Amino acid sequence: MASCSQLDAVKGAKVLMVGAGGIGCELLKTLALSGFEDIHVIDMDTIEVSNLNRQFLFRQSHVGQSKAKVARDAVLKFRPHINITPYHANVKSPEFNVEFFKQFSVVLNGLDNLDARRHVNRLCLAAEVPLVESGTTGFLGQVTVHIKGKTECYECQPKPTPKSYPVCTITSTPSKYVHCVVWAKDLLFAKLFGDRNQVNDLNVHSSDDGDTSKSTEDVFERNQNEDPEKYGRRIYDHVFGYNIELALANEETWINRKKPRPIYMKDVLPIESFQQNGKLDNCIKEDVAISAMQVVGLTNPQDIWSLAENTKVFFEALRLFIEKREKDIGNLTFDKDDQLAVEFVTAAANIRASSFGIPMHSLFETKGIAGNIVHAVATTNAVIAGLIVIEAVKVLQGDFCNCRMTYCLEHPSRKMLLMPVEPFEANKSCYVCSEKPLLLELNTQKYRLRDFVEKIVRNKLGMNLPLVMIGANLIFEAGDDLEDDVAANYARNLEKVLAELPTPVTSGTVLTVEDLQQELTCNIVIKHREEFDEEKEPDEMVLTGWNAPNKESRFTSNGESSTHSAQVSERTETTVDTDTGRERSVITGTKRKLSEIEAASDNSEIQSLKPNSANHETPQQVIDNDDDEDDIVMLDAFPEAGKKKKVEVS
Ligand SMILES: Nc1ncnc2c1ncn2[C@@H]1O[C@H](COP(=O)(O)OP(=O)(O)OP(=O)(O)O)[C@@H](O)[C@H]1O
Ligand SMILES: [Zn+2]
Repeated sequence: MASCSQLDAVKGAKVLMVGAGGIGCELLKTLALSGFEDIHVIDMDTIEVSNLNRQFLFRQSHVGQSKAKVARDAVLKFRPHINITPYHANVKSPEFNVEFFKQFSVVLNGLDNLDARRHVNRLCLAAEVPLVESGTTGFLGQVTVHIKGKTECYECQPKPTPKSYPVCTITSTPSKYVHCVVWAKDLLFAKLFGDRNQVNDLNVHSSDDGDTSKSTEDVFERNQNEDPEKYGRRIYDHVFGYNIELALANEETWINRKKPRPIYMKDVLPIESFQQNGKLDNCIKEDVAISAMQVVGLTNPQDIWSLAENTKVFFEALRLFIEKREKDIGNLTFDKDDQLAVEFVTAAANIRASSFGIPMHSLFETKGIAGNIVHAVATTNAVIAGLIVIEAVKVLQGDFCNCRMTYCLEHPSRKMLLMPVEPFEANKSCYVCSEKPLLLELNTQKYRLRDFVEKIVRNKLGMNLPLVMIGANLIFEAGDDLEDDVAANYARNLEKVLAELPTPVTSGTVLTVEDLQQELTCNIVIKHREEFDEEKEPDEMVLTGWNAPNKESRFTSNGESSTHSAQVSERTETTVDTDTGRERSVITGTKRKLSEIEAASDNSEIQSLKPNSANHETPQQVIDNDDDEDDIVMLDAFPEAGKKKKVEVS
């Protein structure tokens, strides 16, 4: 039962919800039923069929409509007297500036990506509005509270880089199914259907490989009018047969490893049986999604196909791309919602797995691995939405010392499913909420301003509308409304290396980058360096100065995840699931008794979340007592993923 002061705080509040997806639908409903009367909702998406199983405010008839608007209408049906203002827009749009954020008492995030979260964090800091951040991944989830001057900001903890594998593991010595999926998706699929100009490590030659790179490249080119069947055989035999034989020739590689087996199509599907494989035109109706599985008569995506079935699917998928989607070839990147792409990748990954003696997997499982999908659990979203509202009410009452970051664990640990933890203090070297400068080592004679703006300012620092200054000289500014001569001047600067800019950058120069929308300014001290380690520093630059906070800090662990994308802090240990290759992290916070937390949270709603008070384990102990991988947070990749040289899971 809510107290009068809680009800007053709720009634008088104006809240902004960002994201009306899995968490957002639950959150809007819970806010409305908890007495909130002025709610603004931003979501840039329209409703898809795949949302309907858990985003319960939406129905089949809403598919294609704005999530924010439909969510509003659905909630007004049972709370007609409240105000809900929907925005079908990207939260990064300039209209949502600091002034816009300032009108709210609290901001509640139900987002699914790092980029938007970082942006909202910065606007909340600039507008001095508390932020309640959330995320779920399957059964796991958490809610964290970020209040300027009181707790850490969302970006005080470094976010993990995506999992990457050594190129040679993917190209030559896979030992897990995920390696085969990465090979099929990032190398073979990309080579056959993606941008031809992209660097691709598909062909790794053994030392005695007499093939010239020219002739190797030609293998993947389809000759003019070449029969798709002949082309398919050629590709199949090259990548699963010939390339494996080449790899076997390098005997040293296999001294301590199981040797792979070359697979040629004729051994799996004799030509006669292959030709009886059904005629494409008889099997595909124009109005049905193009599917190779369908052509070969496979119906259950959860079945594990035999080598022969995978071979048929591989071949049919390739043929369908050529015959039905020729215009896409050369522009495709893997998309987990592209059925034919998933079928091709599943078949190719399985054939490679079979060659290397690795257990094969179903299409359903492969789709999950390739698309880094963790299936959403509606109940987790509902629990997390409830916790967001609990924290929001505390924030609105000014009851900051009782705010908690709460982790939803996969299985109850000693009867505790939810683990409340005190928020951390701000990281004194966070470039977002402190003024600490960053240090950037690069070759000023080689590094272009364009790379600095794109790779460092936008990608690494997450700025949306940046400007770059050297002292008082403006050398670049983003925006559509620039005068022609100014825009031309910036365009010229972008192509110059840093040392040749009108104000040359040398060792010791301080570059100031600023985002006017986010009201974030950051100083970057440049250190000129000639050499970089190709393996360890493939980006040819090192950005430092943003240190993780001291582990002895008063506060304990933090993890961050999203619906479908989780990240962890420095206080979590990251491991990789041996089957799926997805990263997981285990919370390993500074030890602190739960009783301490309990004492601090007397008379607060957190009482209902408290573990059995007889237990005085630290969060660390609670986790250690679990006998398997229960308490994990799964990680997803980030937009930066594709930019690295190493092959990565994304
Ligand atoms: N920059 C952004 N601006 C506005 N809304 C955003 C932004 N980024 C993400 N969102 C919204 O956040 C919501 C996140 O919800 P959720 O994680 O359930 O994803 P989904 O897209 O609905 O589901 P799925 O990813 O499983 O298809 C989405 O509705 C998405 O449109
Ligand atoms: Zn910070």
